[in-house]
Amino acid sequence: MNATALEITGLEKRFPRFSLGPISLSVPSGTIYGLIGPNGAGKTTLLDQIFGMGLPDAGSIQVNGLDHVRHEVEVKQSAAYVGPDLSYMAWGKVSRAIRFVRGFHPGWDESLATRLMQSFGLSAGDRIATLSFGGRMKLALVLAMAWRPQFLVLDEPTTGLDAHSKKSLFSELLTIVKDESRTVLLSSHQISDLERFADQVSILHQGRVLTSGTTSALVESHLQLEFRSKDLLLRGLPGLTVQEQAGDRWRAVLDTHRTSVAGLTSRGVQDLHAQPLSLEELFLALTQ
Ligand SMILES: Nc1ncnc2c1ncn2[C@@H]1O[C@H](COP(=O)(O)OP(=O)(O)OP(=O)(O)O)[C@@H](O)[C@H]1O
Repeated sequence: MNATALEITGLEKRFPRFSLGPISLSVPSGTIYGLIGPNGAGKTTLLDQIFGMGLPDAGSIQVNGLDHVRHEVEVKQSAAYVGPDLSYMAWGKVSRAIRFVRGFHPGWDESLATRLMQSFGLSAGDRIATLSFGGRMKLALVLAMAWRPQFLVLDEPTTGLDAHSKKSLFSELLTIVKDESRTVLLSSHQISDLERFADQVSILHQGRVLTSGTTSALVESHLQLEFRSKDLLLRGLPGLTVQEQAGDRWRAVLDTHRTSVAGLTSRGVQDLHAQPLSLEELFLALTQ
């Protein structure tokens, strides 16, 4: 087993009006890894690159130690992707879509498919054309998960899912990563879900990774601060993200790995109040 499910090194992809990267990130095997970013941050572009939808302009991507271009077939035999385009209309019924897809996958697990369908409230006889967006997302998830891929990549999988289905999905994802050779990478705007379920996250903004790490460590290493200071040079302090400044009143987020609270007070700040943040508050502060 490879200890690293995904290794991205110096990845760049340039479009006329958007550039992704350079991005380097490492997704450990046996984890749920979350990608967070505002609309247009580059999450889908990054996930698309893994599956060869357009070649990168620079950098490399390895899935379980295999280059995603040179070993495209092996990579695709071990990885499943659920993206935002969910049209299965041509298959008519859910049962037909399942019959069609399972034939490609020797590892297809019929009892898992049945269990997933039950927990998502999908029926074999459902007509795909009459499924809601959430219903088609559930079908896509069943088709991707039932053959037990080693690497499962989900682009916004909770879009359209109700609270019960979301709960079922995350409980399935947690079951998957109990097997340390299997890994889940997902992008989501549901930051509170990622805070609960993701082992690690990366925050993307304008094509770059702003910060990444173990979800709990990332949250614990940042503080919401309010203080007074007339020192405008604080704006350049490493790890201090200023949210508001009016006169000598500041509101900011501090990355305590880069500058400690003591380091800040040694600069003469006064009336300092510090409190912990949620992942969502950290995301909002860093990407505002
Ligand atoms: N094929 C393409 N040609 C030109 N520009 C593109 C192409 N694909 C994506 N882009 C641009 O790349 C940028 C990032 O888009 P992307 O879909 O990766 O963002 P995202 O983080 O997934 O956003 P969202 O949260 O809205 O899904 C956007 O500005 C988009 O217009």
